[in-house]
Amino acid sequence: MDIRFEKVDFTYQPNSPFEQRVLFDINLDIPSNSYSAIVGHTGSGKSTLLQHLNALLKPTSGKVFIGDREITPETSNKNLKPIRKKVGIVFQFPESQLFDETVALDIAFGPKNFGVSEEESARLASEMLELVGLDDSYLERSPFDLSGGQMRRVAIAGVLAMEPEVLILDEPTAGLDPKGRKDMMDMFYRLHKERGIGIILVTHLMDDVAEYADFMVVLEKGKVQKQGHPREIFNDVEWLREKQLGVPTATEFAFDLMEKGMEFSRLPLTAEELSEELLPILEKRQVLSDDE
Ligand SMILES: Nc1ncnc2c1ncn2[C@@H]1O[C@H](COP(=O)(O)OP(=O)(O)OP(=O)(O)O)[C@@H](O)[C@H]1O
Repeated sequence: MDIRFEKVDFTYQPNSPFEQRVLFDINLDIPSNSYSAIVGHTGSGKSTLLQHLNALLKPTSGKVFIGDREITPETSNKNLKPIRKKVGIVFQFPESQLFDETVALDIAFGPKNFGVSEEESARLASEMLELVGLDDSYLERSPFDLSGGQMRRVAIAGVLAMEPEVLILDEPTAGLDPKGRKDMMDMFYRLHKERGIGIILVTHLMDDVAEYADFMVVLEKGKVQKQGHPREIFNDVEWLREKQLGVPTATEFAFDLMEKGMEFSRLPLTAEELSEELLPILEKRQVLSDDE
C-alpha cells in the first residue's frame, strides 16, 4: 500500500496562544511494502508524522494519501476506521496499554471491536501470539504477570490481530536488553518478509536502519532533509556526522579504513557487508605474506 504526503503542514493547537507548527511542507513517498525507517533528533516531529500515517492526526494543510484514501484538513472523522485497520501503530512502550484480564482477551479486543466474531477473534489471538513467539500456554494468563518483553509481545500481537497491511513501530525496542532487541527486530523482519507486511520504523539506532531498512527518511525540525535508500544517505557520512545523527558502526569503521587508504567496492553498511569487503583483501595479503 502506497503512502504519500503532499505539501503537508501540521500545527498543534492552531489559533491559540499554544500554537506550535511542527511539520513543514512535507513531501514524502513511502514505497509500497517497503521496510522504511524514519530518523531524526528528539522533537523533530517523528511521532507527529507517524500519527498522520493512519489518520490519527489530519494535516493542517496539504494532503496525505493512504492506499486509495485521501486525507485533507476537511476529511470527516467518520469513515476513518478502515484506515486504522489497514495501518497498525505500535506506540512507544505499548505494554502500558494492556488492560484486559487475560492475554487472549487483550489480543482479541481489537478484532472484536471491528465486528469480528468471538470465535474468529479467539483464533486470531492464538495465531498472533504464536507469531510474536509465545505459545498457547500464555493465552489464559494475566498480561500483568508477564515480563516486560513478553508484555510488549502481547501488545504487538494485539495490533497484528487487526491484520494490518502496514505496521508502524515507534522505537519498538526501547528499554529491551540486547538479546530482546535483536529477537524483536528479527521478528519484525520475518513479518515483513514472510507475510508481506510493510514496516515503518522510527528509531535512533542507525545499525538497525542499516540492517533492515530499504528506505529511509531523515527529519530535522519538522522538515524532510533526505529520503532514499539507506546506502545513498549513509554515503554522505560527513553530512550525518555534521547533523550528529549517528552512522552505522560498520560504515564508521569502513570510513576510518578509507581514510587510511583502503578501498572498498561498495560502502559497507553492516558487519556482514564489511566482512565481505575485508575478507578478499585479507586473503590477498595472506597469499602475499605466504609468498615472502
Ligand atoms: N499533543 C501535543 N500538543 C502540543 N505540542 C506537541 C504535542 N505533541 C508533540 N508536540 C510538540 O511537537 C514537537 C515534535 O514532537 P514529536 O513528538 O512529534 O517529535 P519526535 O521527533 O517524535 O520526538 P521524540 O524522538 O522525542 O519522540 C515537539 O516540540 C513537541 O513539544
